[in-house]
Amino acid sequence: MMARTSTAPATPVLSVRDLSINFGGVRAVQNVSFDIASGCIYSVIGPNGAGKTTLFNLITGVYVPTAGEILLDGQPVQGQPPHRLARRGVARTFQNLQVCLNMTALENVMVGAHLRLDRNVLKAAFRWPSLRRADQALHQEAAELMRFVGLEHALEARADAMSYGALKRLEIARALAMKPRLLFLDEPAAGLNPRETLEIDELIRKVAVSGVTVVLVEHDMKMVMSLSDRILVLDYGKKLAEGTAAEIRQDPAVIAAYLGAGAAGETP
Ligand SMILES: Nc1ncnc2c1ncn2[C@@H]1O[C@H](COP(=O)(O)OP(=O)(O)OP(=O)(O)O)[C@@H](O)[C@H]1O
Repeated sequence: MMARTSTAPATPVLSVRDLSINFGGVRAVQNVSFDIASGCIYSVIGPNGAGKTTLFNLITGVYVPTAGEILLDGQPVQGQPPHRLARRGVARTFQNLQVCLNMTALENVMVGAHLRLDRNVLKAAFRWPSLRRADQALHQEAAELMRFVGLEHALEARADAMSYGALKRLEIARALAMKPRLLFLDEPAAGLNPRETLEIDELIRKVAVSGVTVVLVEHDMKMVMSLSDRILVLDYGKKLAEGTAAEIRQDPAVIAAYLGAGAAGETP
């Protein structure tokens, strides 16, 4: 994990330069630039419609930018499709769960491991019968990841019988099975109760300590403020501010646009 000092390492794991995308007349992301240091927890916050998910979709290859650059370890990757970025160590979870509900929890994580090789969940799922027989090693690996996310008791549980909080952690285990260096989490605490939110908070810290750089979109400000090494604030697609939690909390423009007077530390 990155030493938590203010001295930036030489090459950021991710650099975004003047990134923009337009959807017809909507300028969803406009000239956004930032760097993410290896091993840190980096959060993206902002009001609804600010462009946070669109930014994730750009960086993970779902959208091709209208303009700008995305550099992974200094190499331009903008426009590359998600499966290629996945092979370069970029994994993500989604705002809406993308778990195969008719499989067991463990099988879902194993599908994640196969996504290292295959383009999408569907293709991996089709190859499933032969892969299942073939791969004891992946089985072990998936079981270890289930333990890592605190689901060791649910290896054989059917996904559709698991709680929402457990499924959120299962999705993180599946993303980790892709052995990412960068993990993008889109609203991991959305819909969770306070206990489940705390569990996700602890899990995100564990992921970062294991050396995976975490990029987070989250509306739970208490969680964002306590977890993040740095925070990017978007508003109407533009970068409003970027800095440590202490800096963001006191930024007048951020307070006016998003946090509200005296509100930093709570969910807006
Ligand atoms: N595929 C698309 N086509 C057209 N407009 C889009 C598309 N995706 C996003 N937008 C628009 O881009 C803007 C940014 O949306 P985005 O979902 O990225 O915001 P967000 O910050 O993630 O919001 P939320 O916090 O509600 O998830 C919005 O005005 C949205 O309507």
